[in-house]
Amino acid sequence: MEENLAAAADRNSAGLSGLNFSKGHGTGNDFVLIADPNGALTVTAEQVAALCDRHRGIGGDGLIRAVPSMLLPEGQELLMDHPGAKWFMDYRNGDGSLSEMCGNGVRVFVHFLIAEGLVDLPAGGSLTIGTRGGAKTIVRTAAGYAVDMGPWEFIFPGEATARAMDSLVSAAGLEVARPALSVSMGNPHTVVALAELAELEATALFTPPHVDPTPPHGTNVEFVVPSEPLVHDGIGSITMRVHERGVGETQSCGTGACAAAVAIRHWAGEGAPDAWNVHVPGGVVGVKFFPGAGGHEHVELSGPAVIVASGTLS
Ligand SMILES: N[C@@H](CCC[C@H](N)C(=O)O)C(=O)O
Repeated sequence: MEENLAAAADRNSAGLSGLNFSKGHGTGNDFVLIADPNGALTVTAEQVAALCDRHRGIGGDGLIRAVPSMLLPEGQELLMDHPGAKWFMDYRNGDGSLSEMCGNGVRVFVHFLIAEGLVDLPAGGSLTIGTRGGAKTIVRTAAGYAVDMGPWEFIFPGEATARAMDSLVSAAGLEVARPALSVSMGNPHTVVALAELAELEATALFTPPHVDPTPPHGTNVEFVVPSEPLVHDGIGSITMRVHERGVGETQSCGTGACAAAVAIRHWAGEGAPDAWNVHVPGGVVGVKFFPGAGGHEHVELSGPAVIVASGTLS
């Protein structure tokens, strides 16, 4: 079985020989990046999985293809309302599945576009891109990038204010199932609060946590410990580990950090801050809530983006 999978991985990546790629990460959430300015590439789910394989491929939590929006049907639709969104982030999870959104991926994608000379974005400048979760606007900051991730919403129907939980989550290492809230950031998340860092460390994420009920399209699961004190100088602070749909445990998840801040702020109640630092195994990302267009509250995600290598598939 092992041997068959290995042989399949080799066969699948072989079809892409000669392809130029870069490797990048945002707080340790790492991606294989490819530029496809003519929309000429068809990358199958098997090829994505082969490229993201950490032993037999380049290795990554996901793959990002940069393609002009006008060359994709979903991009053409998006251009009608956002004519400036010339580039589209075609994101796939490491197992080859599609996801609507990737918060760390957006920052790394824009950094890649700049590095490849496909866009010019000076510090302080802003850029709008297309994604399957809609158009996103990014500002280049001194420390990296700040992304308007758009509005958040609870996944399960019901009165928001009275809601304390909507699922139970169990995971290896946790003795009993824990209450959780499911939040959409374009993609689905289920957030579980734990009392202590020791409990977070004891949680084993090599197998997917069990979520009941599970959101309709599956979910990413965030385990979160509030800092003590929760708020310092007006900024909330939490520590998070994540099991990502289509990947497994990752060092960081941008949309997961946003969903975690949404849930913890909701649980903390009135007076909870609108600015949060989310500590993940791969670093720290910032999350802010602000009034967005159409009366909806938006979420801003900020953090670094790094390109570590570029090469050609042999
Ligand atoms: N790591 C990403 C999220 C990637 C997609 C996720 N695995 C899903 O299937 O929704 C992030 O930084 O947001």
